[in-house]
Amino acid sequence: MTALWRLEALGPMDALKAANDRLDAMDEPPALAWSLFEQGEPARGRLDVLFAAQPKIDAFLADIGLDRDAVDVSFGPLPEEDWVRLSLQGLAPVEAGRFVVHGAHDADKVPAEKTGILIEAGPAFGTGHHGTTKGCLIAVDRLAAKDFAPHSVLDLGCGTGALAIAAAKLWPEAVIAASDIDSEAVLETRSNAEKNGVAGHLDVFEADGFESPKLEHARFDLILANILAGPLERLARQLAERLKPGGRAILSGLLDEQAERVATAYAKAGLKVAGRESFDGWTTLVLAEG
Ligand SMILES: C[S@@+](CC[C@H](N)C(=O)[O-])C[C@H]1O[C@@H](n2cnc3c(N)ncnc32)[C@H](O)[C@@H]1O
Repeated sequence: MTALWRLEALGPMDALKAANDRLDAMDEPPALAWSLFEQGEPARGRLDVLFAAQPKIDAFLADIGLDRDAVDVSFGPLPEEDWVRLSLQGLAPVEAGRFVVHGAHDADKVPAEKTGILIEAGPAFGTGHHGTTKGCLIAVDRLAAKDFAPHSVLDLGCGTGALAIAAAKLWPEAVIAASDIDSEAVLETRSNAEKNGVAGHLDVFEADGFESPKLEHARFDLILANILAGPLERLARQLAERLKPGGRAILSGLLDEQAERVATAYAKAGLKVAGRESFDGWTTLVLAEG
């Protein structure tokens, strides 16, 4: 058993991003693992850092260029756990509509009538435990139940690839593109697609929004975008332009109270709300041409 120490810093996204970049650039980082999350508006973030032994916090913050006055820092030991056992065990399977997202050790727990999506817990987002991934999977399942059968699908912000893999399993004839701004997520989606036997159906590539030659002129029957309210609002016009007539967009990453604002931005781009889900305070919107 190893005691781990955890530091959580909340504050402006640009300051935390610079700290995260410094950690990434270190040859011998003092931390065991770290991840950066964007939260709410305006762009605020959370940097989560794990240490194998108790660090000197002020020295660590100075090393990564974080000013204590600019961020809220909380720090303390994590409860003692058998981390090796936990990591081997992975995350508990999650059911979402006809899908069960599970780790390698739980493949036998997927009921015969369900569709398993094998995702190993890793650095990218999307194990199915989050209300946004769950909302998207359920929205995808509902579309399929209504005989919606897209020929082309885009998973923008694919993370682990859970949504693209779900689409590939539901619609094996469809051509599926999966993109992410984060190169690690691209690698994870490729690896997960391989493990799920759908690698041949997916074109996975790095892109910030629609900034890619692969997305410039492409049009899709279904666009899945589980990113955040701010980027989704900014991408409204471009996303609407890339939807084929009769197509659907599934948007998530919106706190419930942000949903109307995002719906209004998409209404201006010609898409209306055709369905919605909400889990754990996160809304998923299904949009169609208005
Ligand atoms: C909330 S996760 C969603 C992952 C997965 N699609 C799911 O539903 O579980 C958001 C993902 O979007 C990516 N992302 C954020 N902004 C992006 C952008 N402007 N363009 C492409 N990907 C972006 C992040 O790197 C992250 O992997």
